[in-house]
Amino acid sequence: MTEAAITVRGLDHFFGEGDARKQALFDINLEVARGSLTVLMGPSGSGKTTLLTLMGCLREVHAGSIRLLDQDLFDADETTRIVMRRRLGFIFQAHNLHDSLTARQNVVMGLQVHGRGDGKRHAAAADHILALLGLGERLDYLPANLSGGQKQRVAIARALVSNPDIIFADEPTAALDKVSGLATVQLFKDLGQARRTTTVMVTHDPRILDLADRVVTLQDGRIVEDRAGVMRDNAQPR
Ligand SMILES: Nc1ncnc2c1ncn2[C@@H]1O[C@H](COP(=O)(O)OP(=O)(O)OP(=O)(O)O)[C@@H](O)[C@H]1O
Repeated sequence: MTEAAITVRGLDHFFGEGDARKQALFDINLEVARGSLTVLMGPSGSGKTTLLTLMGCLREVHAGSIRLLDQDLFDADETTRIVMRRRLGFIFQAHNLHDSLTARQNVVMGLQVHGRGDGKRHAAAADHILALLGLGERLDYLPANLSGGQKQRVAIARALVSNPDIIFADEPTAALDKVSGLATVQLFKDLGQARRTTTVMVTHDPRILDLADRVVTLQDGRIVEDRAGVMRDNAQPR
């Protein structure tokens, strides 16, 4: 049997209180295989980001259960969630780079929050991942001197540099041209093969679908379609 990195069972989610209370997710059930690349699709407001942030320990689970890397998130205290978050990598559209830090320094920050290793090793790891993302010539550039797509790739490098077990990405390729977008998603796939890194990605980008192991479509807070992607090699157990 394929090992699951994420298991979601009977998940509901609500926003607001009293009369303003609104249900955003309805009875979500999902099992994500370790090392796989899963794409979440669906119209605006269908609940993709809500589901992604719940799975990423960024919101409290109220009803139903989420198991992440063998840890149950229901009723998990903040300390448990913080420890779990260190094993995850996040990539969001608003890349939140520090304006006063170079590309390399921004990526090194992704390691320092984990409090591991020394400065030289951090810099070498940052340089390596930036080079993989095609930014080897931009290590010492400040964000102001990088294009939108380059900034997005620095944010991707910062999320990947700590070797997360799971990557949660919200529209990671939106600011990228076709070649960089496909190269980035291919990198997620390669990490799935080499390190069994699991990726869950929200996207509206049809170019990505051929690379996905699985495509899950949400509508009005419910999963309405769950199908295998074109290439499935990553999802195989080792
Ligand atoms: N903080 C919040 N407070 C109240 N309602 C919210 C909040 N966040 C999301 N919602 C509502 O929950 C539903 C799902 O939103 P969500 O952002 O998860 O959708 P989405 O599929 O990611 O949309 P998009 O593609 O536009 O990002 C929407 O009806 C939205 O208005």
